[in-house]
Amino acid sequence: MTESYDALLLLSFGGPEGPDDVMPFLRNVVRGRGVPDERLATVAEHYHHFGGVSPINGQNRELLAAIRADFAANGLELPVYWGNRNWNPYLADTLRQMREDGIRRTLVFVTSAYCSYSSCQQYKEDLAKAHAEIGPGGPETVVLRRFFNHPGFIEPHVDAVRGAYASLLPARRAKARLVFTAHSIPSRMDAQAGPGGHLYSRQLREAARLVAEEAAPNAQWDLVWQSRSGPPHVPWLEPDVNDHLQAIVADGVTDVVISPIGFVSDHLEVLWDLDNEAKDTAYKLGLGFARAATPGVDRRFVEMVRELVLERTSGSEPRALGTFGAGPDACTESCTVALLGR
Ligand SMILES: CC1=C(CCC(=O)O)c2cc3nc(cc4[nH]c(cc5[nH]c(cc1n2)c(C)c5CCC(=O)O)c(CCC(=O)O)c4C)C(CCC(=O)O)=C3C
Ligand SMILES: [Fe+2]
Repeated sequence: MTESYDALLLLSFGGPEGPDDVMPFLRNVVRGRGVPDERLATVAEHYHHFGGVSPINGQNRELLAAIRADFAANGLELPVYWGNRNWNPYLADTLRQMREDGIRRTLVFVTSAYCSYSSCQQYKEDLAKAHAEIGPGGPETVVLRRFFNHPGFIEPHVDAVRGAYASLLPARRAKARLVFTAHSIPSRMDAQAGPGGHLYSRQLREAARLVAEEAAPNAQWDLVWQSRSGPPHVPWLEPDVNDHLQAIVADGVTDVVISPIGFVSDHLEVLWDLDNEAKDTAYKLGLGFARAATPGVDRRFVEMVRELVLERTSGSEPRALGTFGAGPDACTESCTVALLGR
């Protein structure tokens, strides 16, 4: 089956680009979500630590440039646009621009590999809201499939884990524990993710397994969570990475490799919650620590975007590693129910 599109839209989270942007950005993120002010103040400090500038926009600009270059080098004549959920360039402004440029139908690459309300369904709602905001005539938007088990996502993580192992003291490498981390979400959101539920944590475990088996087949590995938000009485996925580091030290582990398998690039959660907080925890525990890189603009990750487009436009064979198969185009309607009762 082939379909015809006249653009690709890179859809991402967005982040502040200076100190004055931080609070308005955070209010955009948590609108109507019951995140306590205390938590916001803490996260604002994390951003201020980096001059109020999130790394995410720069990373998306690089990704945008890399995708354009890759398309051009491979004769794919498709203009590439960029819009965000929470900050400039806002999705609605991008859709308006696309309408002005005469774009009728666009594919959408969301910078998030897994199924859950926050990482998939909410982006679809953002598209619907942006369309409602700009009125009729905007481009029809079709979201590309989840890519957590695509070789273009897994292979860069594999190399990164190998690289992180290589940075540990040679005598201690063999026994280092491999710890994968992903953004925690409310347990209820995970329970309601995808057909059958828990698709977010199941996809993460599958991606972690694929990376572990390839990069460190003899290592013991765990999947844990980071960057918890929300009110304290609401259960989120656990254990937290910092608690987990304590637990493995009590178990006699001397070194850890942390792979942020839940992330496509070095977001603030990676730079602050891992390179700062978790690293600090490891230091205090006397634990050797190495953080593996994220895909960023790895050539294979960029080529994956082109592959996902070609699956739709040329009917080329979808690629996927492991047992889950090439995912559904989106997580299906069932992630919508996570909206209720959060
Ligand atoms: C699953 C998931 C991803 C991965 C998928 C994806 O990549 O999309 C993700 C990504 C990101 N989350 C980000 C930032 C924030 N997330 C927050 C809050 C929340 N995240 C949640 C989940 C996720 N978030 C949830 C359930 C909340 C609670 C509020 C709500 O239900 O919406 C808050 C509010 C303050 C706080 O409490 O932390 C901030 C500032 C940034 C930008 C970082 C940068 O600037 O580099 C990125 C890429
Ligand atoms: Fe988040």
